[in-house]
Amino acid sequence: MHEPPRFCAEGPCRAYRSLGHEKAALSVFRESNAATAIRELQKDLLVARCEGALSIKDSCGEVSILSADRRRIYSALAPSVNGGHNRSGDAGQTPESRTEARKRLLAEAEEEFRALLEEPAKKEEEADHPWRPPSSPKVPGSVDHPWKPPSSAKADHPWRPPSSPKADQPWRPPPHPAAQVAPRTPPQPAAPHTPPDAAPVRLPRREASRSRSGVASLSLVIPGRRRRRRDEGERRSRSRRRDRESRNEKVAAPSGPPPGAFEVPASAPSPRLAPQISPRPQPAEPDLLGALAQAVSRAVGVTPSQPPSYQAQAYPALMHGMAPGHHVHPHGHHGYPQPMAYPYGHLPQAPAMHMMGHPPPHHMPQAHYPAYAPHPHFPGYYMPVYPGMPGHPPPRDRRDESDEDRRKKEREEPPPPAKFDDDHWEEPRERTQMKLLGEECPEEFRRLWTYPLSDENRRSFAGYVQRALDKDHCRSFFAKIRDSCDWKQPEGIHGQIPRKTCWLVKGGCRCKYRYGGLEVEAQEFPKWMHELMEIVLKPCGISPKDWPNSCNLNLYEDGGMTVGWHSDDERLFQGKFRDCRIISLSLGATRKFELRRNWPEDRETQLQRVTLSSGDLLTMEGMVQKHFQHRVPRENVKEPRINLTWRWVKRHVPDCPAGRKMTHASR
Ligand SMILES: O=C(O)CCC(=O)C(=O)O
Ligand SMILES: [Fe+2]
Repeated sequence: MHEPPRFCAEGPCRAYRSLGHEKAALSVFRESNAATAIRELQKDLLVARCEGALSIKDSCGEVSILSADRRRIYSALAPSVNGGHNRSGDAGQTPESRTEARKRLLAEAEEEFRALLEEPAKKEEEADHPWRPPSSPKVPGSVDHPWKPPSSAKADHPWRPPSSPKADQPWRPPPHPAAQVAPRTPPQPAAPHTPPDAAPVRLPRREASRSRSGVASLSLVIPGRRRRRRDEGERRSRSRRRDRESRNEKVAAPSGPPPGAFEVPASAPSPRLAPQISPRPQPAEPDLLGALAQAVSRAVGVTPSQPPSYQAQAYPALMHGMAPGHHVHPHGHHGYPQPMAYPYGHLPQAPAMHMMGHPPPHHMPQAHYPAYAPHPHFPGYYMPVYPGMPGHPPPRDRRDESDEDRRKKEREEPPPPAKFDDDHWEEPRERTQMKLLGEECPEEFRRLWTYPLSDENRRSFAGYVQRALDKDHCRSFFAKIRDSCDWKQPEGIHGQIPRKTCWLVKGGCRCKYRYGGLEVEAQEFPKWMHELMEIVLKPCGISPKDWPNSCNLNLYEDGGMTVGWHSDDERLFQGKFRDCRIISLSLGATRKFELRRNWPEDRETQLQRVTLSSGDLLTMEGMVQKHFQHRVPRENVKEPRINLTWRWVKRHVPDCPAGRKMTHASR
């Protein structure tokens, strides 16, 4: 039997290189402590300056380190699953438990790939703002919190949801206390948040949460964008060189295990990171590979009009305007190198690609991010597709979908995110020090506040102040806003949106508001905005220096105009990753506003309904944008309504001057 070369001493980076691509770190491990293995690998990948790495541990106890380079995610995934399929780790499992395990692995992989594209790169933020002190206070609940060790014992008592008002009875505000506006007192400083201790290598909490589940472990490393750009040229040329070398190697490739495949005898104590690769990958199992391919495609946002084939003939037409069947040039195309020779002989891609079918729609909310689509000519490679390019899928937003689309998407709901611990979706408020506006506001306004939604478990809250603006002001501001705003009714992916809209920002900001495939140009705050904020933000206890820097306005001309289920989870506001405040004021007609949980648990009420009348204030605070969706449904109402939602842009688009000027405090 072929004795595979051993690898112990030189460190795993060496192994990646010997596999032909230091960034395509494909290795399969049999490790007693997978979490440790992953952490070690993460460090090594960081040291090796790999761009990002994903690792998956499946329930059979195998860990696959997948390509750091997303173009190779697919080809890395397939053989790792394929290779792991027939190994001894599997032997004790019944076909059912294996199927179950794979299903879970699939779900986990899908979630993680999606999250990879959605999660803000912490390192990127740091690289872009090198002046930022490392010990800076952070918004509580941000992703930057260090990983907490999982609680080992499974909770014996399943979490019971907090009691909430009945779903079908709209929540009614309590009797309105005479709301005179008292003299303003300076707002209380927010409770200081203790920054986490600096760890030598920070791993996102995600990794831990996966390990916690004991099913699949994934982790990622995303370095700074700048460094990435700087290294790009260098990397390309290295990769081309390697490609050439590996092509030459392939000609003489033996049928045994590839160079760089390592076997650790089952009885021998496992070296710290002893990768081993199935010496002879078995033929692909089409259903599993197909499903995985679909998960990956879904995660990277591929929405092909027809299933791409091994020859990838569907894509030239889509992306380069070539006819299907166009001949692929043997030496690559537009600077994309030929795919690296696959060192293990058989490349089990074709069946998986055929099984891919039509991947479900794309889930990436940041419309300005590239999506990744299979490269037109190189199976297994992905290429970025930027907005405006053919093949770029619209981001996920339900605001303006038809009922049929909505039903379809509902069937394809993404799996829930990892919980903070067994009992909590999010880190509890007592620990994060998060304060609600209704708690933080000056004493004299506190009695005005009620919280129709208070989900401590999800750290999600909706606050309400009845008639924060009196009738006369409501009338005058309604007329002023209706007549002076440059209202747009842009075309979304489903045609013209069923309302008029306007996106106003503080001077100096040029961030467009992009959602649901549409884009609204920024207009500077008009004069009336300051007058209005002065009045309305008083009960919130927000002083002018901390005022929101943006406001989205909607004009519903009658009850037929609506906004569909959505969350305001755009990258600008970071509402999926940290506590986020949105303050909304209603003017004109009374309309219903509904909130629903994304992942309701047993006995949890799905719907929370609030009736909003002219002058009412509604807030969404904490992690509402991650765990809830909201909408203004169609109603039999003749009068128009204007709604203003104030928000804080936390992450300006790269070319926005306001982003560069952002002070530490405003983050
Ligand atoms: O009109 C409303 O009350 C809600 C508006 C909204 O959700 C939005 O602008 O994102
Ligand atoms: Fe919204």
